[in-house]
Amino acid sequence: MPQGNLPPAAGPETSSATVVHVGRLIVIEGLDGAGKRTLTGGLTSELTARGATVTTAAFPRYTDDVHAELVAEALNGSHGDLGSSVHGMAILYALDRRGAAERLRADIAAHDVVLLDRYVASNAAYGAARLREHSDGEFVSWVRELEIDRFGLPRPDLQLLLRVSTELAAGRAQHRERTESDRKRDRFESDESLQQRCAEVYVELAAAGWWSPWLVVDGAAEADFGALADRILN
Ligand SMILES: Nc1ncnc2c1ncn2[C@@H]1O[C@H](COP(=O)(O)OP(=O)(O)O)[C@@H](O)[C@H]1O
Ligand SMILES: Cc1cn([C@H]2C[C@H](O)[C@@H](COP(=O)(O)OP(=O)(O)O)O2)c(=O)[nH]c1=O
Repeated sequence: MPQGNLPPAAGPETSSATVVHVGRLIVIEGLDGAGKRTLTGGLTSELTARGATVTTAAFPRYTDDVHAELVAEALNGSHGDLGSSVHGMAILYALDRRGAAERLRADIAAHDVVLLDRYVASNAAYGAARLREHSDGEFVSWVRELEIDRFGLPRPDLQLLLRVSTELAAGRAQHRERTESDRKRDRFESDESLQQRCAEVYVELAAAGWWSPWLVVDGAAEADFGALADRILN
C-alpha cells in the first residue's frame, strides 16, 4: 500500500513535484451497476499517477465485519424477519461503518485521498426508497441522527453521485452477474421500482448538499478522470 507523503520541506529547495498532504474523504454513491467499483479503480489510477497517495474501502464490509456478515445472511433469508425490517437492516449497515470509523480517521491522516464505494448516503437513499419516503422524510433524518450525530462518522469532503438510468444500471448489473461469480444481485437490487425510487432520493440528496458538497457525474458517459481528480485535489 502506498505510504503517506511527507510534508514539503520549507525553503527554496522544495521540489515542484512534491504533493502536500490533503487528506480528502471522497464517497462514490449510486445504484447497483452504476459503475462505482469501476470509477473507484479509474480514479485511484489517475490520482496515483499525479503523485497522490490513495486508499479505498467499500461498504458493506461483508468479509471484515460481523454486522455486514449478518446483512448478507438476512438478504439470503436467514434471521427470521430481519431482512424485512428497514430500520433493523439500516442499523447493521450503520454499525459496520461505526466499526470502521477509527480506521477511516487514520487513513485520512495517512493518505491524500480515501475513496469509499458507498457510505452513509446509501443507508439514507435505500431505506427511504424502501419506505417510499423522500430525502426530507423521517427516515433520512433518522439516519442523520444515528450515523452522523450519534456515531460521529467522518464527514466526506465530497460525495460523487454516479447517475445512470435504472435500465442501464440493471443491464450492467445483469451482465456482471453473468461474468463475475461474486457479484450476484440481491432481492432489493433486482427490484426495479425500488431502484427507481432510490435513484430519485439520491438526486434529492445531491441537490440538497446532504451532509457535504456533492457532484453529480454522468455514469452513462466515459468518466473524465482528469476533471474529477482536479476537483478532488483542489
Ligand atoms: N462507464 C462505463 N461504461 C460501460 N460499462 C461500465 C462503465 N462503468 C462500469 N461499467 C460496467 O458495468 C458493470 C457494473 O459496474 P460496477 O463498477 O461493478 O458497478 P457498481 O460497483 O456500481 O455496482 C461492470 O461490468 C462494469 O465493467
Ligand atoms: C452500504 C449500504 C448498502 N445498502 C444496500 C445497497 C445495496 O442494495 C446493498 C448491497 O450493497 P452493494 O454495495 O451493492 O454490495 P454488493 O453489490 O457487493 O452486494 O446494500 C444499504 O441499504 N445501506 C448501506 O448503508
